[in-house]
Amino acid sequence: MRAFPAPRRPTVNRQPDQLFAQPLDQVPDFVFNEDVARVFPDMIKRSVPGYPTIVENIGMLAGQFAQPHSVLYDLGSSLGAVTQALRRHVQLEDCRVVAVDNSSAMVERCREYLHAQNSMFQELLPVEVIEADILAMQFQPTSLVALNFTLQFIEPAQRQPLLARIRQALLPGGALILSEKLRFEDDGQHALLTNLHVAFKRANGYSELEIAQKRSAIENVMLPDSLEQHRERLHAAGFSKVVPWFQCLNFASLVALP
Ligand SMILES: C[S@@+](CC[C@H](N)C(=O)[O-])C[C@H]1O[C@@H](n2cnc3c(N)ncnc32)[C@H](O)[C@@H]1O
Ligand SMILES: O=C(O)C(=O)C[C@]1(C(=O)O)C=C[C@@H](O)C=C1
Repeated sequence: MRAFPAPRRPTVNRQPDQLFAQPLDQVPDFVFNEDVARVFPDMIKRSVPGYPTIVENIGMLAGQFAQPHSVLYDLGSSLGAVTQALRRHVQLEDCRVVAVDNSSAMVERCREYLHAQNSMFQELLPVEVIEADILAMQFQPTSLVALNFTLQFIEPAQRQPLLARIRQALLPGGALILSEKLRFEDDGQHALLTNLHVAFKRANGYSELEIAQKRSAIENVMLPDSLEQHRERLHAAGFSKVVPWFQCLNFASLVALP
């Protein structure tokens, strides 16, 4: 029998997230490195309640706001799940998707996933995957920007300037879709939804150790805001309307209009 060379890595990733399964002497800060990129589809699905629904519906929402002759941005694209949804839902003349991430491990794998999508479907929007810091890049005129669980990783002082630059690039009739983990100003509400999120992770097979070590890893690098803070900041950045369209436990997604 002829032996075919093994592919360098499977295009469709089914590797389970076991990054925090063994006790660590010291839990390092969470980074989007190769280890995380390898297990990311499993990690995010088991960690973010409603993630598949949010991603698919960002595609549907984009269908309502996207305009011909414009760019659609997926900022903090990781493996390009949102980019793929945008390409499944939007078919417009002279439109393209620009996916941006500053993790080289994510960008490399994102390109492989999109290559696989290209080979499975025809007439998809063209896509460009850029390795860059979204805080340092210049945005082109855009009808749709997705920040899907990215803003929470941006240094708090940089969040409003970033949103203001996105607002300035947005065309009339366009939209920003912002998904985030939420903090709650009412202590009782915060405790309830945080405990339910832990129950969600447990139900998805994470052990108490994995949950605790992941919490230590992200607590200094991922700083969630409250819905009230998001509203205020988006208005201060120049958005005229902010509408939550999805919430599952302590994770939500908003549409912000210019
Ligand atoms: C939670 S993940 C986003 C998930 C992804 N949007 C999805 O829907 O699957 C956050 C991503 O933001 C990226 N990121 C964080 N800060 C960034 C920055 N300043 N510039 C570009 N990407 C950034 C990280 O590398 C990571 O891939
Ligand atoms: O809050 C948590 O415990 C999470 O794991 C959430 C979260 C996120 O919201 O982006 C954090 C890091 C990983 O990227 C995947 C999920």
